[in-house]
Amino acid sequence: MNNEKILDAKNVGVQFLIGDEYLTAIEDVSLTVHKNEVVALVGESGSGKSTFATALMGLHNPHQSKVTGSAVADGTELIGLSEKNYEKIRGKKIGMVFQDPLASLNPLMRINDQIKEAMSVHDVIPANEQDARVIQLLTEVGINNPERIAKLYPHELSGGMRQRVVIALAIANEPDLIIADEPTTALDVTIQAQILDLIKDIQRKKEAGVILITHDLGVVAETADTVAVMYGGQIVELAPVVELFNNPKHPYTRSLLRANPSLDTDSDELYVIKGKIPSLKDMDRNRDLFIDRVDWMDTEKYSKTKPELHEVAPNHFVRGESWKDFYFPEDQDNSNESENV
Ligand SMILES: Nc1ncnc2c1ncn2[C@@H]1O[C@H](COP(=O)(O)OP(=O)(O)OP(=O)(O)O)[C@@H](O)[C@H]1O
Repeated sequence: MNNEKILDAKNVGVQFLIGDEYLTAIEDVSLTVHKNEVVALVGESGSGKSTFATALMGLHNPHQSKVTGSAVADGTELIGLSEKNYEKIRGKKIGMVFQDPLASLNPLMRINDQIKEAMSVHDVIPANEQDARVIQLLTEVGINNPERIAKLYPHELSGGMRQRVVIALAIANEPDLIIADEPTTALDVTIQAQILDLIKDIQRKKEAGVILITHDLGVVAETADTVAVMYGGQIVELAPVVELFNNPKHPYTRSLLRANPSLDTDSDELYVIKGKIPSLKDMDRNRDLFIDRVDWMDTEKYSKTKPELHEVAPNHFVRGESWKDFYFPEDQDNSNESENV
């Protein structure tokens, strides 16, 4: 990672028109991505990860949603950009890899033509170099016999091969930022690791910034430099990956770690969370959204104020007065143990 900012998002909010009212899906999402940095966005389904990514890409229907805040990529403010100007950004400054490779590819076009079309939109690669560039890209994403594959249609490829093609499309114009939204979820387990390795490999070679959306903390541990944990449309914890795994402050982060036995083998009743994430309509955004799900917290004392992010260690932020200074009982136990040694 270096200090050059590829993306600087501040207080991004998205509201969707549902029935006759606008409901907040994400709010106050601030995130910086540097050159050569992988930032993982994690959280359960409905926490707002994709809504944030699609807001950056300008993919929300302006008649059905309101997008607020600021997101600057390479000197361009993305929020509020016209569709015409967005077309110059998508695929050129920002490449995107979605969960389902088949949905990202045109079933009626050969691979060669799809990648060339993506290049033609942006005039980055001259027409007479595009055929060679297609072969080079397919080689870069680990496809053997690229000349043959370039002539095929998407349905003639396996899921893993298709996702490699989608990655080739995403990097065709050498974007500085790649957004990968659950890029391996739809693939066989054996292929998932290969695709992640590929994304990481390409990110290093291109020194790109990557936003990796995933619900899999194993993927985060292996791939990310920085982790943003989302709950109820807010970032509730943000930290460098090692810090987050070693010193999680928010009980939601702890519960995610607990839910992944390969990462954390201690079992502790404290982190069994009750209930489920409220619907957008039922969220009271003037109080801590998570507190009601934790039996042992003094909700009366802490739930009154709208929670803000607090820096609890260098570059480690946690949302909410209640969690900022909270000393988890297990930490107490551990510290006693270490004192006794
Ligand atoms: N187009 C839409 N119209 C109305 N509500 C939406 C729309 N898109 C998302 N939402 C709502 O916004 C909230 C955040 O959803 P989002 O898809 O961003 O979550 P996510 O964390 O990406 O989940 P998943 O992992 O399932 O993709 C959810 O409550 C969802 O129902």
